[in-house]
Amino acid sequence: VFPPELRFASVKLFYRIFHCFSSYCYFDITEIDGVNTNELYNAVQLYLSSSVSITGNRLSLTRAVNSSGFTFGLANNDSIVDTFNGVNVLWEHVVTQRQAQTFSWRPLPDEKRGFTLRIKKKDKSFILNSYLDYIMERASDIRRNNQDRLLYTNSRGGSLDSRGHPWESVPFKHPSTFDTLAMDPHKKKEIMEDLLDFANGQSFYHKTGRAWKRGYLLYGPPGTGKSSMIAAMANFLGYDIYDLELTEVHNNSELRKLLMKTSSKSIIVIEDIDCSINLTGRKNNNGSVSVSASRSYYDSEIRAGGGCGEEGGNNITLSGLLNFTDGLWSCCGSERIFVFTTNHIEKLDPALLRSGRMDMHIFMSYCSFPALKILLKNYLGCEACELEESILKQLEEVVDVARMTPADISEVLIKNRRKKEKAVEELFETLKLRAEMNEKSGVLRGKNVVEEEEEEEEQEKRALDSESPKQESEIEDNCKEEEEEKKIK
Ligand SMILES: Nc1ncnc2c1ncn2[C@@H]1O[C@H](COP(=O)(O)OP(=O)(O)OP(=O)(O)O)[C@@H](O)[C@H]1O
Ligand SMILES: [Mg+2]
Repeated sequence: VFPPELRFASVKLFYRIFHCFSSYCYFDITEIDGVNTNELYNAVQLYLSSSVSITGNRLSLTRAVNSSGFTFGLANNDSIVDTFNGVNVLWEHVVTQRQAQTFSWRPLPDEKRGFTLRIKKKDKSFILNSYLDYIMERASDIRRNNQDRLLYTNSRGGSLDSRGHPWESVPFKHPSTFDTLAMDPHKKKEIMEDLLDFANGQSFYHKTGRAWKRGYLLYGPPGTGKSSMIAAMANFLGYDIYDLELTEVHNNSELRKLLMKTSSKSIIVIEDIDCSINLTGRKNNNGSVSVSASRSYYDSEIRAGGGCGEEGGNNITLSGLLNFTDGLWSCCGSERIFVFTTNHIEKLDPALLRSGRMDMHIFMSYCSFPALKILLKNYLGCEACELEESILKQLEEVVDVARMTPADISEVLIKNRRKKEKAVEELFETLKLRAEMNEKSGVLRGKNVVEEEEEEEEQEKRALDSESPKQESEIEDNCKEEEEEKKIK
């Protein structure tokens, strides 16, 4: 009846009149709120997908790549009734095609999605006060109990996908737990208690005026379980992991954007931070505080892989990284854990290590006797008490001096896992050989790890700088030692 130009206005007028007399009110919960993802949308989706609350006849059924389970959802433009404390509400999943001419700085998804909540006007305050909070809580419980944590990566650099996300995710299925982690049980207990205190400490953090976040620095030689510890933390708390590849981030604002797009209840990880960027030189040539790409390891990667370095525009500054971990922007979400790992703690800037940024420094050491007992139990299925006391004593005597990493020890055990006696015997022989070698080479003569590593580096430099006969012989000695080590392995 109406001419096209009046059609839109008349429909709007009709709805206005209709809503005035209707006893219902409506709330639109869109997937994307301006530029940000709407957390409430995700929570509602999860809440409705839990099989208990789903009673609809038409459901969407999905299974993500590598996921272990199916996910139910409301089919497009379908609706469902939910009951909360005796109050009925209606949820509708509204999916419409985005208009082609919509202008945006970044690509938007083809579809506009959202949920519409219909409630009675008289229930409005009750629903707004309690129901939505209940949904948020239920959704986080469902996520926590869900086996599939997510592992996010920023391998695309800072560029956004069609939904405005800079992160790509895959289901996180690392089986490492605190039970499988070989380390001193007291230290393990301390870390677990600290994590629980953090997860349950919302009111404490609020009361003390601190951002609800905590930083852990895991340091130690390669193969001592730093990455395994991160996986164990995520599995213990049920958190997602954001594995931040710093070398892919071009500048501080990109770093900030990545941080803004992380969700709460997550662990933000920067592995091998000393290799990603050089944190030793706080001042560069022009005097500004900046972090340049590390010469030795990283530059070679830039050339090989065409990543971003100084030449490729990697301008993350130390202050950017410091703000990322404990600055105004670091608290733009809540309940987040920062974990940095490094093999060389001495290379890190003290500002990065201070409490508030890295609250707990955890040294992942070579395998100790208590850790060895855990490995024996996990790999061979035998408790320490099942082994002969004399063998246990022998193992205890050599394990500290041998300075083998849990990774090396587990390799010996994996090889012989079907024959317990042989495995223990071979392990003892390996430990003994290593211990003898260490004693011979003076590794244990009162030197700490840092001194040793500095000495090693110094030696390497000298060997490279000049080719004096004395240093050649040193190199030969090193080669012999390496060969011996290889044989033992
Ligand atoms: N403390 C440990 N407990 C149990 N397994 C361990 C432990 N440390 C190492 N491993 C085993 O050794 C392998 C390497 O461990 P992981 O990757 O956690 O070491 P890392 O300290 O992160 O090494 P890097 O410094 O090279 O990254 C894993 O497969 C893991 O199973
Ligand atoms: Mg690692």
